[in-house]
Amino acid sequence: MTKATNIVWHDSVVSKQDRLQLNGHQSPVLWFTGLSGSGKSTLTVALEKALYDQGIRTYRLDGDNIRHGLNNNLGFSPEDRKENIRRIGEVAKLMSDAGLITLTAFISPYQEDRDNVRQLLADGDFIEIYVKCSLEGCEQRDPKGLYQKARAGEIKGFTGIDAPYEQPVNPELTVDTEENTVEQSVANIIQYLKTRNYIK
Ligand SMILES: Nc1ncnc2c1ncn2[C@@H]1O[C@H](COP(=O)(O)OS(=O)(=O)O)[C@@H](OP(=O)(O)O)[C@H]1O
Ligand SMILES: Nc1ncnc2c1ncn2[C@@H]1O[C@H](COP(=O)(O)OP(=O)(O)O)[C@@H](O)[C@H]1O
Repeated sequence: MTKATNIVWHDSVVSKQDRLQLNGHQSPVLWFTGLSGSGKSTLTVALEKALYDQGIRTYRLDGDNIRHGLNNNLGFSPEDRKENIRRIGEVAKLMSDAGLITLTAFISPYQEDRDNVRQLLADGDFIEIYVKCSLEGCEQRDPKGLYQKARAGEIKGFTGIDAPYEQPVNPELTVDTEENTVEQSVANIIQYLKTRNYIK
């Protein structure tokens, strides 16, 4: 990919701080990572509704959805997953700069790729949330029947089966979806955001 040249950066008059002041809350990126079926989409949908009900401005980015549009030219090779996360990191940065609490639900299996997104954002604006669920638990759930297909060899390079997942080394939060209900996980995350003054 060639780097763009002869481009300059144009500052706006309205700053990120102005937008945060207007919204009355911070705009961290809540980066949910975990196996397929661990609960990323379920938790981010529930959390977004709970935050909305508190008058907080959010946006949710989901692997399944984004791969129908922005990233519809990417597959699941290590290189394509890296590019998928790189692009979403840049989009999440724009949304955070816009003053939105941005919830991302991507397997994002490689620690290096998640760390690269962390480096893109201001200190404290990247909150890595490990959605923990055993492979057995995910396979029992198998909400889209993909584990069954992967086990049957119909899908190659499926995360957890014949493609790696690197558990987060030092996530800000871990939510175990085999031990906690959706409501408990959402409450824990909101409590985290309140105690660190991301939200009131
Ligand atoms: N080979 C393979 N491996 C893993 N997942 C696969 C694969 N093929 C399709 N799917 C479906 O794609 C969803 C994961 O997309 P992501 O963008 O989150 O993956 S990644 O972050 O680029 O690894 C994932 O959705 P979730 O179940 O919501 O995680 C799967 O349903
Ligand atoms: N405590 C829990 N937290 C989140 N999801 C749960 C929980 N218990 C069961 N589930 C189920 O697990 C599945 C998770 O699927 P999904 O949210 O699509 O995961 P992912 O986005 O990580 O692939 C859903 O069918 C959900 O109803």
